[in-house]
Amino acid sequence: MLWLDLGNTRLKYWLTDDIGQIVAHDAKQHLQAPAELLMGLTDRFERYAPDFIGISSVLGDNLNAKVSETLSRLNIPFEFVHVDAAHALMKSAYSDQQLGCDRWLQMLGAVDKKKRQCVIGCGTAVTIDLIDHAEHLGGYIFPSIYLQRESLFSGTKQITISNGTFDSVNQGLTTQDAVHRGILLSIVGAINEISHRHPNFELIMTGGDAAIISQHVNRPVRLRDDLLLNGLARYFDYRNKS
Ligand SMILES: Nc1ncnc2c1ncn2[C@@H]1O[C@H](COP(=O)(O)OP(=O)(O)O)[C@@H](O)[C@H]1O
Ligand SMILES: CC(C)(COP(=O)(O)O)[C@@H](O)C(=O)NCCC(=O)O
Ligand SMILES: [K+]
Repeated sequence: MLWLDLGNTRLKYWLTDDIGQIVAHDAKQHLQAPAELLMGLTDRFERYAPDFIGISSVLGDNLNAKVSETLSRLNIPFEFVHVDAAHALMKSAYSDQQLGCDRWLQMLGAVDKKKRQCVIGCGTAVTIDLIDHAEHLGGYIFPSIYLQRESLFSGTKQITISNGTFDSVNQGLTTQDAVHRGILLSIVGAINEISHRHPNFELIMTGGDAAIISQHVNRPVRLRDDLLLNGLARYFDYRNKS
């Protein structure tokens, strides 16, 4: 099987074998042109010769249509995931017309009906969702550290483009440090507050910036880079059985 995750910044793909082991994997920035990027990958995908392609996309109907057009040339069946708030593996009160597909799949990939879980996705947006024994209680959406930095660069005169690193939440003594540490604290502080309000929820983090952020969280965090893939596999596996 081939699995695709079209996020707002990167296209990720995984090729898995009959027992679900990852045989090939990559992540590439798509610069808002995922269909063009896929075009460059078609030779590779043809060689992989998967019998099915399962897709998670948060890119909207127009880009999804272009992606479909590109994938049609492969002559391999493919399908986009549709969020189902009444799914047997996890119920949600969130509007399933609105809930992001990647957010939902990450939860589906993590959900355990014996646990209380807080699933944190650290991509272009940071999402924090609470799940109580397989019931999604809702969540929060924040701009990522990079989006926050861009908004400061573009919305102020004296904060100019710089390439500092997000490595501390202590107060800064230069503009560059104050910006990077302030932004990191806004996300780390929110996670610590939410974990304080929900002390018995297991913290699970995934996505491109999970490692940077998790270091400053004051409770143990489970880092899992397989959540979305696991959610895709569970979704299609469940559908094929029912
Ligand atoms: N302006 C930027 N500069 C450097 N890296 C960035 C920038 N914007 C995004 N990234 C990186 O892109 C990655 C996006 O993570 P990912 O989980 O793939 O998100 P998405 O699913 O939204 O595409 C992160 O690792 C982040 O560090
Ligand atoms: C919240 C998101 C932007 C996260 O996307 P990502 O950072 O993975 O690119 C995406 O899941 C989305 O567009 N969601 C729709 C809004 C919602 O979940 O309510
Ligand atoms: K994502």
